[in-house]
Amino acid sequence: MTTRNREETQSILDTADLLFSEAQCEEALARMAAEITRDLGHSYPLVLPVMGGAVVFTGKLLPLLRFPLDFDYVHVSRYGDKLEGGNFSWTRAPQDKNIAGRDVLILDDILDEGQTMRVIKEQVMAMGAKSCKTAVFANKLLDHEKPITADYVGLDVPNRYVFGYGMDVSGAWRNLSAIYALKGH
Ligand SMILES: O=P(O)(O)OC[C@H]1O[C@H](OP(=O)(O)OP(=O)(O)O)[C@H](O)[C@@H]1O
Ligand SMILES: Nc1nc2[nH]cnc2c(=O)[nH]1
Repeated sequence: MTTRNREETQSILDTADLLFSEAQCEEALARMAAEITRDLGHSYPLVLPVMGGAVVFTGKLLPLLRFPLDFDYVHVSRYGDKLEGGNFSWTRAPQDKNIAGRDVLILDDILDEGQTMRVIKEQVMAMGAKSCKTAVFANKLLDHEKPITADYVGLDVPNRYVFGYGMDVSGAWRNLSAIYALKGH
């Protein structure tokens, strides 16, 4: 994690552009919860967030899913402290024994290039999942096609580096309840 002091971290937020307010995020979250409940509420899915970015989305979404489900997580990063993606660094891969025969719902904070979600969905299907749906709170609008499209999307965000609602700026500001774009990016 980059070492930055409190003032520098505060100034990242002070100079950023607010893209979606807390109220807009909560409205999007409620809509997603209704869509997921409509589609998966009668099955018994395994919910699989992608840590660490999915922490806020997951923590807010789960209590809105009022039907039986199981919970596990994967933990992978390909951005680290950088603003562009690189190699995958795995802390916890999908667990074979939990997945075979299950309807799986993968949760992530953002679908950017789509590489993270593509790889995890491929692994989940290769482990014998019955089905695999994907939900992302933010979908970054790119000018080219992605290798995967999410089944559930909260908000479309512009092609800038965004943070808040679980998304970090080199480790900081995951704790914001709104979504911002980094100045100059
Ligand atoms: O669509 P992609 O281009 O693959 O990018 C999306 C991924 O990037 C972020 O994770 P990151 O690697 O920053 O790790 P983090 O979850 O710890 O923030 C985010 O949480 C997604 O998992
Ligand atoms: N915080 C953050 N993480 C990302 N991972 C991929 N794209 C982004 C982004 O715009 N912001």
